[in-house]
Amino acid sequence: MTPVLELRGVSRVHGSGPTAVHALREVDLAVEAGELVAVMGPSGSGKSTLLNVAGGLDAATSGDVVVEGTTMRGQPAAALAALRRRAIGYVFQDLNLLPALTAAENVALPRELDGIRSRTALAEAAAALAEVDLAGYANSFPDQMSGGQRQRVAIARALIGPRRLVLADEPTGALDSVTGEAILKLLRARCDAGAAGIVVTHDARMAGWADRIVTLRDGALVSDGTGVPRSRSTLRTSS
Ligand SMILES: Nc1ncnc2c1ncn2[C@@H]1O[C@H](COP(=O)(O)OP(=O)(O)OP(=O)(O)O)[C@@H](O)[C@H]1O
Repeated sequence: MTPVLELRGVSRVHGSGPTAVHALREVDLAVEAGELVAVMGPSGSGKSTLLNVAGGLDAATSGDVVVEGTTMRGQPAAALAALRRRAIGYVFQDLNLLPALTAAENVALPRELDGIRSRTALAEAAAALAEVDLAGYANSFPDQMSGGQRQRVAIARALIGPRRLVLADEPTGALDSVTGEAILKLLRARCDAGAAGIVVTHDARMAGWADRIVTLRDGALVSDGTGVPRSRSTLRTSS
C-alpha cells in the first residue's frame, strides 16, 4: 500500500553560511492510512519544521515529500495549495482562527476556498463541529468560546471534508488533560477511519494514543518505535 505521507531523506536548512541551522537532517518517515504517529523530542529538535515540511507550508532543502503519491517538489504554487487544501488538515500551535468569522465559517473556509458551494461547506462544517462535540456553537465567534472549545474548532477545521492526512502541532498544549485526551481521541478516530496522522507532543500520555512514537534530536530521527506493540486497544477499553 502506498503510504499517505512519505518523507525521503528530507533535510531543511534555515539560512546559509556559518549561521545556517540544520533543522532536519536526512529524515525518512512513512505514515500509512490508519496510522497515528507521535513526534517527540526536545525544544528546537525540529518537530514543527517536520510538520511544516510534511504539510507543504515549508519546502525541504533536499529530499522528497510525497503526499498520496504526489511529490511536492516542482509542483506549481497553485497545485501545491490545492493539494494542501484537499488532502491535508493542519492544526496550528496558535490555532489561527479568524476572529471575524463564526465557528462554522472558520471550519467551512478551507472547503469554500476549494470551490465547494457555501451551503454545502457550511453543512459539512456543522457535521465536523458535531464530531468535536460543538454542535450548538456553529454561530459563536472565537472570542465567545473557551480555549478548549477554540481548540476543538481548529480540529474540526482540520478534519472537514475528505482529508487523508492530519498534522497537529501540540494540539493539547494549553488544555487540561481531560480536554487534551478528548482531542487525541478525535485524531485517533479519524485515523481509525482511514486517515494518516502526525501529532507533535511533549506529553507521553498523549503519545500513548499513537501507533508509534518517533523521536527527533538535533533534526535527526533517532528512534522510531516501529514494532512496539500497539497500546491503543488497551487504552480504548480503559477509556
Ligand atoms: N524560520 C526559521 N529561520 C531560522 N531558524 C529556524 C526557523 N524555524 C526554525 N528554526 C530553527 O530550527 C530549529 C528547529 O526548530 P523547530 O521549531 O522545528 O523545533 P521544535 O522541536 O518544534 O521546537 P519547540 O518544541 O520549541 O516548538 C531550531 O534551532 C530553530 O531555532
